[in-house]
Amino acid sequence: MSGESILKVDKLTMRFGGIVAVHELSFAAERRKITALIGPNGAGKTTVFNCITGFYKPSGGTIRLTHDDGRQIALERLNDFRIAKQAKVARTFQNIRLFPGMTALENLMVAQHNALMRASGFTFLGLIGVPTYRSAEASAIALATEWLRRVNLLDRADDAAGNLAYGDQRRLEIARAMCTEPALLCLDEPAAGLNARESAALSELLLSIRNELGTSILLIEHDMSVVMEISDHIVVMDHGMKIAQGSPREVRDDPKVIAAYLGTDEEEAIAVMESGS
Ligand SMILES: Nc1ncnc2c1ncn2[C@@H]1O[C@H](COP(=O)(O)OP(=O)(O)OP(=O)(O)O)[C@@H](O)[C@H]1O
Repeated sequence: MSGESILKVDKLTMRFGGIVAVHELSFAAERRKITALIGPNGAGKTTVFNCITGFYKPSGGTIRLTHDDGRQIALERLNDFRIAKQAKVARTFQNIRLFPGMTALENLMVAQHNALMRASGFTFLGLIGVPTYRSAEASAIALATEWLRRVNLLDRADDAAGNLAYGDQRRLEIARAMCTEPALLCLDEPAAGLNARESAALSELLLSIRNELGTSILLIEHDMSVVMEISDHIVVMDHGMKIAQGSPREVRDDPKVIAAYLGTDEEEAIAVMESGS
């Protein structure tokens, strides 16, 4: 990788009692690129995500996020709320966490709650009367509508999120994260449970987020067709450590990577090896 990094993880370690889930892991994610974190089950990927997004406090190491203006933020010192708000890091989860009883549009409006509250001056009078609130509300609706269009759900705006097809819910979750206008978008297995057509739509969406909006993306994914198609850089973990990194081609041809996958799940090993053929 030669470009400028948005995220630098240095010697990250996470212990749970006697278990070392992540051991002195270092890697960087480039600005306006898609970086994938892959590895067999239990390699430590989600733990890394939880450290980056403030759900866990790391046992050791540093995580630096650098904004466009050069401002650096030490993520390991902040909680999840501050990481989302100040550092502008958004994430999705392995299991979908939409508000199922709210409409698709409402889910995207809730994501903009912070901006709307700021515009209200945090007062009830602000909510009902102040023009700045009304203009912020109009902007929030415009942004939500734009994202519904981008994820092809404009005609489902008023449907409960819980009634959408699984693949639609996955894309709505990404839209919700994007409505916070993040500097870094972290996606934990966004293709899990998707069929081939839905996976292709997901790849297209993530490429458009990178290409058209320039958002940096960090991705955990088991679906090798998605990983190999869209990633600019891949970091491979096994047993809490980095065992390889590079372009999709470099990683696919790396014997250490093939051995790590062969050691655990035959289907995944075959997927890694066949992904480029
Ligand atoms: N809260 C926790 N308490 C104790 N051990 C944990 C905790 N979270 C993760 N671990 C352990 O840390 C190791 C790494 O788990 P992690 O979920 O990060 O792996 P992963 O690569 O994301 O796996 P998968 O691909 O299956 O989601 C595993 O041995 C797991 O059991």
